[in-house]
Amino acid sequence: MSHNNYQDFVNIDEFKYAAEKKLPRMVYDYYASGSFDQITLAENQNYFSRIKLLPRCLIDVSNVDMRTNVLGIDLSFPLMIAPTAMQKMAHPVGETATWSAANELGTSMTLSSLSTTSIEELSKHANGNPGWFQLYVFKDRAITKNLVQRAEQIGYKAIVLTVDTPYLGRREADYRNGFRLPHGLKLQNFSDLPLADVEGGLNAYVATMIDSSLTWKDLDWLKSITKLPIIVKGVMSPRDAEIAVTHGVDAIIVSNHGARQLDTAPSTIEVLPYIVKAVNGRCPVILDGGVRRGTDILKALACGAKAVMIGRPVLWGLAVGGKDGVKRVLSLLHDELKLSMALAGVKSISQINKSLIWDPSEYTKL
Ligand SMILES: Cc1cc2nc3c(=O)[nH]c(=O)nc-3n(C[C@H](O)[C@H](O)[C@H](O)COP(=O)(O)O)c2cc1C
Ligand SMILES: CCCCC(=O)C(=O)O
Repeated sequence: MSHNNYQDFVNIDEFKYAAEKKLPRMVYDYYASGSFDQITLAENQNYFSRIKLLPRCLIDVSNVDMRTNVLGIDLSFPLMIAPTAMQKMAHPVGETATWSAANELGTSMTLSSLSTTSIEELSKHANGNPGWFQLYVFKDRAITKNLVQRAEQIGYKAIVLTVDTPYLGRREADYRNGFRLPHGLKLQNFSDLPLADVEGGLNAYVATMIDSSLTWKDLDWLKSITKLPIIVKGVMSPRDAEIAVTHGVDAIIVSNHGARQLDTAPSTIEVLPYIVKAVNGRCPVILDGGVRRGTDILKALACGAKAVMIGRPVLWGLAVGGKDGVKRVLSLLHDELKLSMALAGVKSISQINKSLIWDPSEYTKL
């Protein structure tokens, strides 16, 4: 067996470069791209780097406890795996490898509706503890209902309703490459239905199958067909956060879909504090988009997030080393967060708050 040097990688970027070398161009571009000019894609990371962390000193940080809990799920540290479609393009084991890595690191994943491993197969692999299920609402409500009820019956713990995809954002590389699901792979939740193939590309698929007429009323419909907690994913406006809470959602994921939908939307970390303020403790707020460092996780928590999710870094880990690659990605972020908390002077998640973020206006009157 050839030597896999990814165990020596020291950061997430190295995984990205290695994945780019290894994956077919069409697959890498699909995973990596943002929409249009990719302004938001850059901003998701850049805004994190503009936020400054203010360390406190002479605090006993010989023990740092990163454990937390989100909607009843225990996490060894406040990071979860975001739903990403079609993981078998990255590695033949796909979604089950991702689940195993998450499980071994004490965290949890959300399975995409558009997965290359079925709801049932993942749950079987996960001994009935598969995590959360991400829902796209199909125009055909019988199909949608079927997905939700299968997920509920077989042990998923929440429905993550994605609300930012009435149509697919335009990712230009996918047009150039004629992106499609490679031969031999299927969207396994739809087994033999025509729905299982993405022959004509993803944009056409979404335009034909996904319900672009979805409104808040449909959230009430979703609540009527399942007892599972409902998490809305893709909220960016504080106004929408307010509406979501009014509709009784169990959590909100602040997300711009990894900058793959509306380009020039703000970064997620920029809007997070305003959403946290609007929600005012009425439900947990999770953030995803551009998290690549332990310090990013610390900043998101300092701005009021309960946890963060990562999308692409997991795909890079999967591409480079399957389950072990994903484990290495997760443990890098785990160790970075632990060190960053210690250096900032916090020893538990509950001690993280906005005083960690440098804001000179707080000190001008001192
Ligand atoms: C290749 C890819 C596929 C994705 N597929 C889905 C999906 O099926 N459902 C969904 O709700 N979000 C999907 N997302 C969005 C992610 O859940 C998440 O919001 C985003 O990747 C977070 O940003 P990050 O990649 O910078 O960590 C996808 C993102 C990527 C990059
Ligand atoms: C219906 C969307 C397909 C997967 C996805 O979410 C993405 O490519 O960003």
